[in-house]
Amino acid sequence: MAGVYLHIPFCHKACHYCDFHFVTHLRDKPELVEALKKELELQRDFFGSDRVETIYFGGGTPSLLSEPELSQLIDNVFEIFDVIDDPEITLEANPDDLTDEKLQQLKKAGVNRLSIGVQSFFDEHLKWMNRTHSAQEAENALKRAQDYGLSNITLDLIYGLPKLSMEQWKENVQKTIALDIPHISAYNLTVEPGTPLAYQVKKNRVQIPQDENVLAQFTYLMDELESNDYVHYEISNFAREGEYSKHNSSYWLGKKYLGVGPSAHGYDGSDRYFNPADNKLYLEKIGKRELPAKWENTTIQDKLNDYILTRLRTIWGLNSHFIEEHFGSNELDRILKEVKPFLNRQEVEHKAGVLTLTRKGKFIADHIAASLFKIDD
Ligand SMILES: C[S@+](CC[C@H](N)C(=O)[O-])C[C@H]1O[C@@H](n2cnc3c(N)ncnc32)[C@H](O)[C@@H]1O
Ligand SMILES: C[S@@+](CC[C@H](N)C(=O)[O-])C[C@H]1O[C@@H](n2cnc3c(N)ncnc32)[C@H](O)[C@@H]1O
Ligand code: SF4
Repeated sequence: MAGVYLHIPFCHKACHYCDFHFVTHLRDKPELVEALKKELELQRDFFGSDRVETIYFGGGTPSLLSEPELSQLIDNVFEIFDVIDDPEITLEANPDDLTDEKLQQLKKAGVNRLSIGVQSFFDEHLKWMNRTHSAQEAENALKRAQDYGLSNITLDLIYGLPKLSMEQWKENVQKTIALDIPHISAYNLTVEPGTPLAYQVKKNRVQIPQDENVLAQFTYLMDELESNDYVHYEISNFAREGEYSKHNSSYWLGKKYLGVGPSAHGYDGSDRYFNPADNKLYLEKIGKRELPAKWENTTIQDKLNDYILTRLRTIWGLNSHFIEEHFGSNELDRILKEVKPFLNRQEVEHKAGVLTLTRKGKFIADHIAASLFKIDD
């Protein structure tokens, strides 16, 4: 299994909390699309004999691509790589871009999964975030997409917002369930350095809610989604059976993926590379037919810690057999010893050689992962 990620670094305007890579002018868009094609060509041999099973357009705002741009990029992936017959093709969309015409174009181009950035069904939150759409527009877009047969939808929600009351959060969750959305990503608001939100927090203009309120929202989310047949398969991701994101799951399961575009990262099954988060630099490099990728210099210890951090957050958990095979029996013994207090407190479960987080453990996932890390010898 292998995936291709294409980063589309453009947005209509900047959301106050966001530190993903994007610019708010579109003048380089045609040139960037050409560069993505060139980068795909330069990476022709990346997968060896592996077949591509997922294609993911992320950003930024990929719904800003025109129909010819999107179709061309999808065709490029099919021409350059060995792609399976019915790959998962996800495109992230802002609700205000999803007009009837756009939905038709997306379907025609072959997109079969939409990731829609709803964030909240309340206008006051959307305004506070500096989003470009209203709650009603988001709801209409979701229904329109379903009417077009694009029902394989994942919706992004954010909790832990300063002005999000428990009652409002309950409504957001209930509305999502009522709309019959098969996949939900719900993120706890993080204050990313350098964002307008970070500035507002620093100036005391915004108060981040207390941990206990955020935990109450997370608990409600888990309770309601689980009792409505969603599987909590990664700390921020819930899906109906068989509707897991194949592309994102491949990240968590350590599969190969190629990332193209500024700020994209990729993984060759052993090491990870990062492209510069800078459109100009990226275009210059690709213009010279050079790959802009910087490969990470990871030690075996980094790899183990990375495995712990990503896998513990998923339903697949830490696999003893895998740890022993890749990192040695000493490491497995060390982890099994370090995990004991968490097992005793029922924060971690150990079944059939796999360690997974319990409900209690999910509240302190990062703390547990850090406690199991291998620290410098
Ligand atoms: C964290 S959101 C998850 C989206 C959605 N909830 C879903 O499950 O499909 C995805 C974002 O992560 C970033 N991302 C994902 N894969 C990436 C990659 N290979 N390189 C760079 N950024 C990536 C992009 O900014 C993308 O918009
Ligand atoms: C890169 S965006 C992609 C989708 C698209 N541009 C949009 O906003 O609808 C990926 C998602 O990450 C989440 N996200 C971004 N920054 C965040 C933050 N600081 N805290 C929590 N969630 C965040 C949002 O839910 C957002 O939809
Ligand atoms: S959340 Fe999405 S739309 Fe908003 S700035 Fe980030 S990438 Fe752009």
